[in-house]
Order: sequence, then structure tokens, then C-alpha cells
Amino acid sequence: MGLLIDGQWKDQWYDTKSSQGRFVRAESQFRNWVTKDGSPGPSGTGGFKAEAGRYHLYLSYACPWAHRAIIFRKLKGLEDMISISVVHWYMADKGWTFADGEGVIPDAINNADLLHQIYTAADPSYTGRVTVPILWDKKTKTIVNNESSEIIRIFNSAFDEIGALPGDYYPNDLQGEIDTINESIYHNVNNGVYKAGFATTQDSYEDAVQNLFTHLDKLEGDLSKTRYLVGEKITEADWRLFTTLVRFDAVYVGHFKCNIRRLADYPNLWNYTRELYQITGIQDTVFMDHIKKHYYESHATINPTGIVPSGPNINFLEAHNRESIK
Ligand SMILES: N[C@@H](CCC(=O)N[C@@H](CS)C(=O)NCC(=O)O)C(=O)O
Repeated sequence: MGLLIDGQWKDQWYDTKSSQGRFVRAESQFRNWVTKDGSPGPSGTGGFKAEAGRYHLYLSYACPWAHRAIIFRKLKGLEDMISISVVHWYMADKGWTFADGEGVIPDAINNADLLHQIYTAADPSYTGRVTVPILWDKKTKTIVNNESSEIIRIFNSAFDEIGALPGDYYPNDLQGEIDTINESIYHNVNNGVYKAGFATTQDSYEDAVQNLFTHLDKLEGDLSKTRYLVGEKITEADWRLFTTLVRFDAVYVGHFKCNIRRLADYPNLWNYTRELYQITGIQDTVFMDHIKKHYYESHATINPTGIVPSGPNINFLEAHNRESIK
């Protein structure tokens, strides 16, 4: 684990000393948008028109943020239009790499061995974390965007006129509600598990884990009343929650010590997770092997032996009961 400083790689773990043991996630820095006509999006500069074959996604199958992008590429049928590379699950002193391994898809665009080479290819003096996902423009040879919440919005609509599948997961009339739910779930659940797992003091861990379960309990209640987070339609908010829930019992309960309850102990959340998992194509986006090996092997400060637990056995294909909830 490390970061780039003025384009030079430095191997260092997250600094929690300056934040009293709390884990604070850094902001993503590349914030341009691909749009239908190449005009600028909500942030950054223009020049990135939606074109088949022009863009490439750098992914990790382990990472919940990258998983959002994999899901939207699948839901919107963008697989022939947007090519991908997939990093190795093991992230250590060199950061993410393209070392040989099952499921790894080498970088055929920039021929990088290490993911940080993609950041310096875009900006030779880049300072910041080297994260996935990354949306790369083959034409101008730069990073368009490295923020998953924006990459999924790009995929949701920018390619609609050039052959993307129908489906709007961020419809106009629900945007306010989706944004509000996202904001809470991001801080308390998506990032909440990391705040518990990466805490380096007992107090910061306890604050984080209690807060996480307060919010999971609330979501359990909400999902007893509505089938999806924003009512009867699956939206972006559901997919953003899904990538954390699908990892919960396999990784967050054990490795991140989020063990007050398991997902399997929440009837509504667990049925809801299985329903989303069973939607056409979604199970092909879940790589449990990369997920478990990444967390348990890569975080040496949390799990120094690198032993990956054998269990739990989770059957995401078991029938769910969500049709009964309207
Ligand atoms: N805000 C970013 C976060 C992405 C992120 O933190 N990805 C993790 C993998 S799960 C990563 O690449 N971490 C490497 C690091 O922080 O050095 C997003 O949502 O795209």
C-alpha cells in the first residue's frame, strides 16, 4: 500500500495518527465526464464524447468501489464498447499490480505492470492515492475520471444513443431522494466498514462499528416496508449498497471486525442482497475469490499471517422472498 508524491511511488500505509486513529478517505482527483456530445459534465473539462471503443476501465474484482463500475458496465450492456483490465487481488508495497494470477486481465492499453504507472501516464507529477476504478481515454491518453460514483453516472446515460441497453438508475424525479440515501449509506455503511476495519484505536473502532450497525438496523427496517431503497424501482442507491452487503459476511464480519450481527442475521437485508445478486448478469460480477484473498492477504497490519478463512459458505442463489414486499 502506498501513494504517489510528485509522480514518485512511496510505500506507506494510511496515516491515522493525525486523525486520532480514525480512517479518513481521500477525495478522488480526476473528475471529468464522458458525455453524449463531449460537452463538459458536472465537473472537470469537456472533450470526452461517448464513442464505442474509446474508453477503458481499470478495475479490481475485490474492490467494492470498482464493483459499482463493473455492475453498471454489465447492466447497461457496455461490455463491447468499454474494454477492461483487472488487477491482481494482492495489493502490497507496490500497490495494485498486473502480476499473473487467475482472473487478472493485463493492461493491453498502456502495458503497465503497476497501476501507479497509469496515474503518472496521465499526470507525471501526480500526488495522491492510486485507486481503482479508473476510466481511461485511449484517444487523448489520459484519465477521465477515477471516482466510482461518477463513473456509474456516466455509464447510466452517456452511451444511451450509441447502443447502451435501456435502464435509468438515476431518474430525474428520484434524484433528490437517491442523493440523500447515497450520502447516508456512503458515510455510514460503504465507508463505515472501512472506518471500523482501519481504525487504530479502540475508541475509534467502537464508534465506527456501533454507528455502522445503527445504520444497518435502520436499513433493515426500511427494507421491511419497501422492496428497494427508493420504493418499487431498483436505482443506483441499491447497487451502491449491494457491493458492501455482498462482501459483508465473507470479509467485513471477520477481517474488519464488523461482527455485532452478520448480514445473514438480517432477514430483509439478506433477502434483498440475494434478490440483487440474482438479477441477470450480476452474479458474473462477483468474484468471491479475489474479494477474500485481497482483504485477508493485503492488509498485513490487520492480518499479519495472511491466512484466508475457509468459510463462511454463503448461498446467494437461495430463493428470496422480496416479491412479497411492495
Ligand atoms: N472514492 C474512490 C475510492 C476508490 C478506492 O478507495 N479504491 C480502493 C480499493 S477498494 C483502492 O484502490 N485503494 C488503494 C489505496 O487507497 O491506496 C471511488 O469510489 O472510486
